[in-house]
Amino acid sequence: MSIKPIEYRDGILRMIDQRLLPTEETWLEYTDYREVAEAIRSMVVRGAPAIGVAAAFGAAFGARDIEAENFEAFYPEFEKVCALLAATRPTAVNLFWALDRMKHFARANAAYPPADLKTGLLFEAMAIADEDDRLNRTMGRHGQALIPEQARVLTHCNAGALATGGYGTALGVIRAAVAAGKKVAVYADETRPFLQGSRLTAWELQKDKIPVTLICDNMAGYLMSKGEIDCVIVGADRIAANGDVANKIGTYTVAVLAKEHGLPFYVAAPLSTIDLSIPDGSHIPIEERDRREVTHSGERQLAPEGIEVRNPAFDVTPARLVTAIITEKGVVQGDYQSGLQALFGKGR
Ligand SMILES: CSC[C@H]1O[C@H](OP(=O)(O)O)[C@H](O)[C@@H]1O
Repeated sequence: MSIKPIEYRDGILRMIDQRLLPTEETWLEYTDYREVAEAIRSMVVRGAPAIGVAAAFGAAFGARDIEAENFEAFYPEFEKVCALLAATRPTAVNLFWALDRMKHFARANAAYPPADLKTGLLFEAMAIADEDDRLNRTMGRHGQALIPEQARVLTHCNAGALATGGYGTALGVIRAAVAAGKKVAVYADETRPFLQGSRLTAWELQKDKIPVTLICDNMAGYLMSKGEIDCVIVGADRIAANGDVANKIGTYTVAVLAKEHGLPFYVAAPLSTIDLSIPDGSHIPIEERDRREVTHSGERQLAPEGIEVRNPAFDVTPARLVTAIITEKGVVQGDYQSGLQALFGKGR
């Protein structure tokens, strides 16, 4: 199945409203960069690679609307467009990677008239979207080699088609393992408070007819203790140079449980999620989201008025708890510092 959550055609960006899944499949249309920014901020579109793709198209839309006779007049305005998109969510480095790539493209083609540059920026956004899908399929092939012939795989949050250009990172590895003929059953953490697992992962895998069992986040340890899980695979929002991994809140808890039970804990992420500019996970900004995500389920209030709330949307799993990092350039294990660095030497 691998649904494409983002589609561009004839000047219009269409994104499925992931806030309404699984009960409503509603597609929203965008033509303005400020609207795309709000879609990222409000999680109409979410998932590190998908956020990068959306931001790239947002930047292209913003560029289209800049009135400038030359590059000197164009580029400062384009930087403002990218800054507004960059301010939407702080943790997923793919957002900044995509915007940096769009700004690099503009500078590298400064000699072209603004009208031609704007067209080129749109094509660059389309290239980022197409590459993401291809990279994830390659990543899936690398990662599936780690999955046993028969495997009960726990995953957290949604690192699937909905979080990417259409195939998935963690779920891309699972799709590739199934395609390789392996017997894979997935246990999906519901992933409170935004419920990406119950609303998105369960929906995706059910559509793909991949066996999936939904569990509450607090059930993972029990199932591991009963020997019902063989391995864990998750996505990532930012990986530091030493292999520390920022991912959806609750991932660190699952990693500790996996270690306790001697289970492999795999992370699947493209090179655009690896941030070699930061030495370790302590430098990764962690987004704190609206308290209402915790105190309410839709309109239903789940907690007393005025209660104190914390809502960090991500946590950091230290590299020592990560068995392997799966990328489109191969699998890194053990010495992440040099292993991750070496990936970039292989070119994109
Ligand atoms: C393939 S990256 C998916 C990654 O993004 C999710 O965060 P959010 O839903 O808040 O954008 C989560 O951390 C997933 O692992």
